[in-house]
Amino acid sequence: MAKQPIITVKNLVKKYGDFTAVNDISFEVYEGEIFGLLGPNGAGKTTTLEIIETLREKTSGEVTVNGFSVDKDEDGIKKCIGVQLQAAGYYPNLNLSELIVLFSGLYGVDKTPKEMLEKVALVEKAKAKYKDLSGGQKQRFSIATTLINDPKIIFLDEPTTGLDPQARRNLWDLIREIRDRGTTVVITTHYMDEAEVLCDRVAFIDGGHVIGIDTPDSFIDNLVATGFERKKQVKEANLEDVFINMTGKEWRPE
Ligand SMILES: Nc1ncnc2c1ncn2[C@@H]1O[C@H](COP(=O)(O)OP(=O)(O)OP(=O)(O)O)[C@@H](O)[C@H]1O
Repeated sequence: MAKQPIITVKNLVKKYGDFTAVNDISFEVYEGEIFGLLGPNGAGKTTTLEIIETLREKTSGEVTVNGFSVDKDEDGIKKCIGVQLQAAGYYPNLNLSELIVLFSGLYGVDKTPKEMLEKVALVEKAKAKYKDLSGGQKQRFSIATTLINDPKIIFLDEPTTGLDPQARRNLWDLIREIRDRGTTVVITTHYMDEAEVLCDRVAFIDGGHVIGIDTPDSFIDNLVATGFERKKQVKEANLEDVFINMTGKEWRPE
């Protein structure tokens, strides 16, 4: 079956004063995939993401999300996407259950804390405050909040930054489960290992330009076909494998 674009970005430009942060970017995200925006710090990933989420004004270009244009139907877009809040949005005196009730009310949906916390394996933390969670738990809770309005697309901006290897792998599994249940996932990262195992397709962004879009496998195969070889013989395992092997890959009660 032909892949259906659910997000279309065409000739997107964003200027901050004289500085062009996003310089004529075009790409499509297909329904049901995990799409990665990859690039170094300052490449323009967050700016691009926030324009698609209708959180930032673009300078020019066209952006369509689930058939809605960012110029004409911000509300239509807001209803079908899930966005992570900044940590400051999690009122410090409320526990996770109370936060889910609050967000459900804001979205006008009827979700129980149990059903949302179950999706991210945090039921046992229902009475905990956000600030008392570990880094991995904070990310999982934040992902739960993106799912409250049953969005068609969720946006995750560097979701695994600062997490330990178990928590990262655990979050990758969670993101794949969300994709497998039919939600499109757009993620930014500068971890190439993460993009390689997690993303169905990736776009490399550098200096405000898209410099390539493909599946991780195709990118690697095409590079190898040019005769590229890694300088050093790669070992069969790396230090992270050693660590995971010694400590186990189950999540810890964090
Ligand atoms: N509000 C702003 N005003 C001026 N310049 C900005 C603003 N927001 C971002 N920039 C600049 O635009 C460029 C792109 O920033 P952006 O945050 O989109 O990059 P990024 O790829 O997400 O980087 P990172 O990985 O560090 O988050 C950077 O040079 C940044 O300094």
